[in-house]
Amino acid sequence: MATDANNLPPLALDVEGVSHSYGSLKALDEVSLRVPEGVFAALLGINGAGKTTLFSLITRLYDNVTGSIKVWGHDVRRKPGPALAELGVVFQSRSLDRDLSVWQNLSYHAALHGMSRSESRARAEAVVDLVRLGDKMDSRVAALSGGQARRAEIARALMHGPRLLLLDEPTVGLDVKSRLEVVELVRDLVSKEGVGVLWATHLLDEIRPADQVTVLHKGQVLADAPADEISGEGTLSDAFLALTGREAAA
Ligand SMILES: Nc1ncnc2c1ncn2[C@@H]1O[C@H](COP(=O)(O)OP(=O)(O)OP(=O)(O)O)[C@@H](O)[C@H]1O
Repeated sequence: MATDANNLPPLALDVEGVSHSYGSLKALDEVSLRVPEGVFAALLGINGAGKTTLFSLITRLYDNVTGSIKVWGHDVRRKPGPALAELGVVFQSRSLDRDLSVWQNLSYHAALHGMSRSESRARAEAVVDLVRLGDKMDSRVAALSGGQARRAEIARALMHGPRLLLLDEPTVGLDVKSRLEVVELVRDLVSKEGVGVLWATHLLDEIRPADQVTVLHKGQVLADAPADEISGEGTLSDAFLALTGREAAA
């Protein structure tokens, strides 16, 4: 892993003091978080915490008017092109075209990123192997299982070679086996490919003790530390309930 002059790994994502309101509702309040290179970071929050809003700001669906968001050093407002080129996203709702094959979905995405057809075919073959769908390239998405379709979405997000991957509750709706497969797959990408991952979830069993965890609740960061530090002597579940319960009662 590369390091900077201060011996710190470079940041795949650097969010500083970002707020966002929908009318009078403050969905994010001065949120800051960092995802270093090659780190699996969890954004943990119950429904309505603000996870999707934060993703919408990072991906430029919404404009962040306060604070700053940098992807591999590129400010998403001032340098959206280079920032978005480094960013792969798996949204909460399914977004592959079910009537098209895996290859057609991947090549469409590659064309949007300016990749040539030969370049995209070679890359597609590499990424379907990474997500263990090597034999499904020409299958229609409608013919895939839920877990396979999710892995195909991850393949699409990887097509243009991003070094930061955002996944918004990617295992929702999957059975236990498929959930575990998707989690393992993304962890492999972190360790083997060195991508930084921000994984939004409300499922505590997807988080490991060494993972960096940002607890988001009602738009505020209540904790930002490795999971085992947040857990202390107890479980992550107890710590999470204590944090969010106190905030909810305040
Ligand atoms: N387009 C919108 N207009 C108005 N309010 C919104 C909009 N989108 C989200 N909200 C509100 O902003 C807050 C944060 O929502 P957000 O979807 O970001 O949370 P979340 O953590 O992703 O929740 P979930 O897990 O349910 O998707 C919630 O109170 C939600 O009702």
